[in-house]
Amino acid sequence: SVFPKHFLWGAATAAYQVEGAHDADGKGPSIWDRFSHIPGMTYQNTNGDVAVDHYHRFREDVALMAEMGLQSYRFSISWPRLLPNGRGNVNEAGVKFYSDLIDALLAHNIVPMITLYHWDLPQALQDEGGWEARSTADAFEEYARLCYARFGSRVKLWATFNETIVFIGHGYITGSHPPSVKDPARAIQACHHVFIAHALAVKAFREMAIDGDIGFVNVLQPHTPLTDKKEDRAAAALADAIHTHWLYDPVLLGTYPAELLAQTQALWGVPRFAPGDDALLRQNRCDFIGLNYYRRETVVANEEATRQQSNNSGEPGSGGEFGFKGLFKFVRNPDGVYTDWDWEIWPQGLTDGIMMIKERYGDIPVYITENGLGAKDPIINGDIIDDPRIEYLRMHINALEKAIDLGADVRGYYPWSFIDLLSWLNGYKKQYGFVYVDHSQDLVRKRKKSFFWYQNVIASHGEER
Ligand SMILES: C[C@@]1(C(=O)O)OC[C@H]2O[C@@H](O)[C@H](O)[C@@H](O)[C@H]2O1
Repeated sequence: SVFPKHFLWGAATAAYQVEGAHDADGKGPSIWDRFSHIPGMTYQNTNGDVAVDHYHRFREDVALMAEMGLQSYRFSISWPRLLPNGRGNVNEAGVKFYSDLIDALLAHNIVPMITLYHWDLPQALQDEGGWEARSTADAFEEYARLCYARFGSRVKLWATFNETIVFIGHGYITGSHPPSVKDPARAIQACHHVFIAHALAVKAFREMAIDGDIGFVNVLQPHTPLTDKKEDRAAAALADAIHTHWLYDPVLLGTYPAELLAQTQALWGVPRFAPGDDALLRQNRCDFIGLNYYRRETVVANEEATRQQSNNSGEPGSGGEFGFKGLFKFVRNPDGVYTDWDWEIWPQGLTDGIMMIKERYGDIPVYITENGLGAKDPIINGDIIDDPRIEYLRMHINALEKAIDLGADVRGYYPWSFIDLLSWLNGYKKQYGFVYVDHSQDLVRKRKKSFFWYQNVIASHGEER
């Protein structure tokens, strides 16, 4: 097969969605601990207090990974579990949890990939302004240095942030994630501080001479115009500029896309740069890019809003994604196949998306750090027969093979998710895992049909799928 010899067959999770133990052994609260307890914010007020209790059951879970033959495991570290106040005193019990997890993975020849930030900011830092405060970027550097010092001799694959567009977009534009702000100008400044935090963490990684690679994880979301009309094609290009170029250029090129930057600064005077920010971004590029692929979006122009935008007073909230929502909107593709959560299944978008990244950023190494089907899995005679997930993953492995055939340097594939876990706003009904968790039976784990299917994909190095 075309999969390179050292290609990693992995799987992914995130701390808040699997660990539970939300206040155990000295852990401090995160913004998701706080937010998920506000009535009405999540589906049926579900939260990660217990999640699937990975904090206490990680040895059992790692044994299941080993049984599957998993070659790599992507997980995130809960910042407030290590630094309950976001900075300063270290919670050694938290360090021990991750140290034991890493040792268990290594004992089974499973390569750890750490994500430093998967949305769970320490609440103490949010109380000081969160990502809108420049000081949070400095706190992130302190946190990253602690992780490098404690885990850097054993972990070689590091990503700073997961899906900045999601935690900034929902945190500061739609308001559906914490801190529930709806203001594009504040979103852009907060996003700038995330890029600075990333650059500071990359700089620290180099200064500490950690033996490994460090990258950034973004949503890979191709946009297709509904029609060939000029305005629809322009709308799709704008969606690409905002969803892709704005999020990727600063960490892969070290600069913002010039045209859009001119617009955001004319409209709202953001991002405001501090002296040295330019150089900081340019001098601390990623070793790889992590791509999270689920779906594509079909785009049309939004005429009336375009007119309104042209005499826009720049009032915050005048649009969605970075204030330009008025200029385009996402619509259903009449010929599309959709999941139960309305995401269009489009494997070709993975091939095209990877090649678009290669086209714009050159031969940057790529990991597919998330890809999976969120579904309510069928249970037949007590067995979880998740054929739709097997079919979804098979099609995307085929699409990945095409990109590698076309010369893309793809080094690993991490289906989301290893185990059924908390879906931020959808509770536990939206399942992604190879392993089922029975919430009616003390969170007992059960292997799904896809567990055995992926076990064979790994054993055959992708030949059988
Ligand atoms: C919103 C939701 C979900 O739980 O359904 O989408 C699927 C998957 O996407 C990723 O963006 C996130 O890293 C991960 O936490 C999951 O989050």
